[in-house]
Amino acid sequence: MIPELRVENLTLRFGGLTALDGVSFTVKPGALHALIGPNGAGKSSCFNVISGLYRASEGRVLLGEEDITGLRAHKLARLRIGRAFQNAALSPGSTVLDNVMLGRHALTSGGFLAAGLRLPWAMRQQRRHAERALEICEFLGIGELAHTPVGALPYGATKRVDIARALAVEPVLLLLDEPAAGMNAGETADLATTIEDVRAELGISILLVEHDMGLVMGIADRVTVLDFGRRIADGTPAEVQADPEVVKAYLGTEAAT
Ligand SMILES: Nc1ncnc2c1ncn2[C@@H]1O[C@H](COP(=O)(O)OP(=O)(O)OP(=O)(O)O)[C@@H](O)[C@H]1O
Repeated sequence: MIPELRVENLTLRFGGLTALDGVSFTVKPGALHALIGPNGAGKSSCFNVISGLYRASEGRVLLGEEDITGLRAHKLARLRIGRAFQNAALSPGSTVLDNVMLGRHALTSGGFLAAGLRLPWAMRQQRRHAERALEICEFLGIGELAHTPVGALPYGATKRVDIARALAVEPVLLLLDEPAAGMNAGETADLATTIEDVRAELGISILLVEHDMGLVMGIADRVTVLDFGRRIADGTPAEVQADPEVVKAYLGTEAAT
């Protein structure tokens, strides 16, 4: 069963600056939920609190009944939360497949030491994981690149490797932080289709943090909008787009840039 993600009253302060100010929203099971907002709105801060990188000053994050506030990466992976970061920390000298396999650590019993010792059961398990990792790569359209070093890939493909690595934990919840950042219009459109495919195929919940309103409006079921660390709107894409405060927040930044 896919649990819901509840973000309750999150506040995050950096010294005198309040990056998040009592933010709450719920990602329903199986929903494609977008968190958007202009530059500096607090999207990445919120992503980083949910994914355990930042410690919230107040508030909590629940996955189903489980309090996951501040949990470290390996615990989140065991709870089947997959995360893809804005600046993917991939290992450039390793192949695509090896990078995706790293995402499967959480699912490996006995660890990679046993595999290193070439114990038969560990070798079998390793083979099964590699097969699944390759399937995930194929699903994301990077199957043919599986044995290519990540450092040799074009930018758009590295983003896909990071998403593949997040999917390697067999997540119930996938967290994507600005996956389209730095992409051109064609790559962004392809990525939108891929995200929709992931949701349709796996039936998991996806929290998509994104600056680009255009990208999320076509694919999200629900949208939460932040501005200056506060939640200013939460609703369907149509509701949010028609919200005067949202229009003002976006136009305000565009006028300022
Ligand atoms: N590690 C940090 N230390 C101090 N201030 C920070 C830190 N991270 C973010 N901030 C500040 O918190 C506020 C929210 O930033 P955040 O990066 O979360 O916004 P964002 O909505 O993700 O913006 P963008 O679309 O530009 O990535 C900003 O004023 C930012 O300068």
